[in-house]
Amino acid sequence: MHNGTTVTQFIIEEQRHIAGATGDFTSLLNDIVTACKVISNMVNHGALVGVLGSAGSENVQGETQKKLDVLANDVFIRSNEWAGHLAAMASEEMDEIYPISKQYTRGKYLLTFDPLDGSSNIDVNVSVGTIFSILRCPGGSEAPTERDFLQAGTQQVAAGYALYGPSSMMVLTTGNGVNGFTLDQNIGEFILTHPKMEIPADTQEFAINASNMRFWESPVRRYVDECLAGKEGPRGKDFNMRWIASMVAEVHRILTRGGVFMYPMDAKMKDKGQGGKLRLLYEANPMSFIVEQAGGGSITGAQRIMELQPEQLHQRVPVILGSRNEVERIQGYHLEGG
Ligand SMILES: O=P(O)(O)OC[C@H]1O[C@](O)(COP(=O)(O)O)[C@@H](O)[C@@H]1O
Ligand SMILES: [Mg+2]
Ligand SMILES: [Mg+2]
Repeated sequence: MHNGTTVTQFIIEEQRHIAGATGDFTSLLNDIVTACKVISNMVNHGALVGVLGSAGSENVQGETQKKLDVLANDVFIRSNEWAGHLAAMASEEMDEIYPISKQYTRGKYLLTFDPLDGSSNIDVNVSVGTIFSILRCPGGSEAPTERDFLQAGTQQVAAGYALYGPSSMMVLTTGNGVNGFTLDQNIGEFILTHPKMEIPADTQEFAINASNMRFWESPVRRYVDECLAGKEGPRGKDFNMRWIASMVAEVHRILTRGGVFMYPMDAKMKDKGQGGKLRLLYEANPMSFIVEQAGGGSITGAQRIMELQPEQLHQRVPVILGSRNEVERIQGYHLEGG
């Protein structure tokens, strides 16, 4: 592919090699790309267009919604509901699934998304993003149900994220490797700048919210202690630490230079009967698909995330992902019991 390839041209070229491809998928991705461009523009203008601050409402997870959570959700709905490729959508910011209204044609795909990831960073101008995943609608498009969305990560047709940082980027997989595109604000197109992204198998950088340390389970505690022990410790090398509190930005750093990101299960969540912090359908599964396609690993602790059978729409799971050898080490600690 020559430089200057737009994300749409890239997908069209990819689809050319798929027997029976109808163009539906390409057009759906195009609508998602448009939604991310609109959100990128809103994020970039921030206070200038009054999109900072709280929306004064709560989502199904009991989190206070930011104005941009709600606005980005609306942009995704409006951009994707009319073109006839979707049967229904599901989002972090909507309690129930959103079946495409009968005034439009319903299509064969399902779209799950986190319209604004890293919400706690919006008002402090730190990178945020959007995460999405595309599935086929098993029950047909006539009467989509929540059950149609409860598919293992291995069933994803495509997954991606947009990162609204110093530059806006889109990173995408359709199961054929991972490619990154940068938004050229002048022409309003995402251009291929990071072809065939791959995660180094080894790393000396980990990311975890250390303020939860006293609640961690022993395998994670052991792993972080060994990293912090550095050269003098059992790992025989020094580790660096990062925590941006935007999953999209952490995963992008890992795709770019390696690393391991952890939002593990802990005692505090267990006491609350919570399965983790991050959501399986629109955070953990799409990011796991991307990370695995880039040669990395993604686990809950002992289990591969992509093989989990979802039970609820907003189900939360522990997430440990990144450089393969590091993730395998942490999985080993969990299988040993810490
Ligand atoms: O506030 P904490 O505990 O550091 O958690 C940060 C994590 O929560 C999230 O912000 C959750 O996502 P949302 O912002 O979409 O709710 C992740 O992006 C991030 O990794
Ligand atoms: Mg999120
Ligand atoms: Mg969010």
